[in-house]
Amino acid sequence: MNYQNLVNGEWKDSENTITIYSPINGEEIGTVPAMSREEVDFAMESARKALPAWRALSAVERAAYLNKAADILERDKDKIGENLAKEVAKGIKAAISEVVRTADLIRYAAEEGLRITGEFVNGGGFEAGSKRKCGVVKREPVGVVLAIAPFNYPVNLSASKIAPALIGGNVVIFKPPTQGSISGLLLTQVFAEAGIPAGVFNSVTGKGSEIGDYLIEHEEVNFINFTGSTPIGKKIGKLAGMRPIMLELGGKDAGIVLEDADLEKAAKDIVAGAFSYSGQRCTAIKRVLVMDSVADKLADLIKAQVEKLTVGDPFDNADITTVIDTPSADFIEGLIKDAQEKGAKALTTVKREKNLIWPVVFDNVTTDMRIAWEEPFGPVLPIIRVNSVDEAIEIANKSEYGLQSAVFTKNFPLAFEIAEKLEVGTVHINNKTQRGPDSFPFLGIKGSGAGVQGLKYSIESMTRVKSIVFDI
Ligand SMILES: NC(=O)C1=CN([C@@H]2O[C@H](COP(=O)(O)OP(=O)(O)OC[C@H]3O[C@@H](n4cnc5c(N)ncnc54)[C@H](OP(=O)(O)O)[C@@H]3O)[C@@H](O)[C@H]2O)C=CC1
Ligand SMILES: O=C(O)[C@H](O)COP(=O)(O)O
Repeated sequence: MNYQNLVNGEWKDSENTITIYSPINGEEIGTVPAMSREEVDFAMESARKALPAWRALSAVERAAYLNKAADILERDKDKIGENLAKEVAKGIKAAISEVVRTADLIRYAAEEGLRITGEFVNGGGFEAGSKRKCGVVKREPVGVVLAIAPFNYPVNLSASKIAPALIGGNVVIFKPPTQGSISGLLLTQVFAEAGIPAGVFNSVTGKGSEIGDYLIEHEEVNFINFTGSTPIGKKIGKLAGMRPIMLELGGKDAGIVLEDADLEKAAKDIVAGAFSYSGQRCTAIKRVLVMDSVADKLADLIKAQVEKLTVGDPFDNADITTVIDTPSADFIEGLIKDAQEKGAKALTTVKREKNLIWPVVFDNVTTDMRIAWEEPFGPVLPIIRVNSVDEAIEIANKSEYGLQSAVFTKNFPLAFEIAEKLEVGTVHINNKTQRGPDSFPFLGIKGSGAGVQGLKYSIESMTRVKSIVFDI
């Protein structure tokens, strides 16, 4: 099937197309347009023209469109989930859950948008002479939001930008990941069926390497909301100039396990956190830092859990499925080989068939190995043994990334102390690292991002304060 872009309320082809194949078996799924610069310009102009009428609507009116889109998405969860599973090799159950989670997220964004009310400020607080001043502080849309999503959640991480942008009164240019763009266009179809006015929501497909910079630098764009890899995020930061941005980038989340932890629970959480969707999550646990005294026991428990993981077809709900493409599989294999060469002990079978990589746990990983620092975005988990809490914190913080960490211990005051010292956006106590609940703030520091997501925070980020001051 040939999928089209929604631009100014119409479905449009482009002269060139990109064929999308399934990473599972190479099956052709469909084609998407490779938009030209002129077509991008037209989408931007359409968005700009649609802005005044959209922002003039009440939040309740905008919420009605979002709620309708959520209902349609939920109605179509099986169809969209099946495509998603095929397009990015995600287990079918998880793919359908992604769609349902997205419908919930859109509804919550609509509701949260109703609560953005602004405030009234009285004069006389800073200087006596301002007593007769008062200010109405309201929130206004930033304008045209460019939403760019990654392959691993092509529906959810698209909607988590689009819904808060729209409810805040912004118009959207949505660039889905190329591998994941059919899923993105199915989401676009949902908003079109919900009756979103022409120009308010526009999709633009094309390879990031070809149109990415053009989109980022486009003068019509007022806000860039990006999730993806750290190198592209850094580039966006440079190209954005004075425009506000939100970046959610890579991670190297640590699971820190102390001596008094419930090791069985820690092992289960770590394995679920590290290997779901074959480790292709920014919030996956990507290294274990364990106290040496309990490391043997934890390693055994982790190994036992990993041996239970199934490997194979997303439509059989295998835990481990083929990674997104061959360059990713090669990169992951490079990290595995480096660890093997430098003496790490593989606790599970090291095996690769095409782009299917069996889950690997390495024990005795040392800080000279690449796997100690680099993000595999694949099913590889290093265990690093440490001798003290301070050493665990030091290694955790040496990472270029700062997304999340997990601390496993029964000592809550100590957990709090460690959490305060970790240079990350979120610390989970006795649970795996994860983005949700979607109403919570979600952010990365250092190389993991800029700005804060989470539905309320996303709306706040994509609206700005305007003060209207009266002298009475
Ligand atoms: N912190 C977080 O919340 C998350 C972070 N990530 C991170 O994302 C990475 C994996 O996702 P992946 O999709 O491979 O990431 P990429 O950075 O390769 O791509 C992300 C998006 O950026 C687009 N893009 C590529 N080049 C440019 C450019 N020059 N300008 C603008 N956009 C561009 C891509 O388009 P195209 O597909 O056409 O190349 C895609 O839509 C991992 O590092 C992971 O940690 C992923 C999910 C969540
Ligand atoms: O892309 C990612 O990895 C997500 O932002 C993480 O979401 P999750 O923790 O809900 O899987």
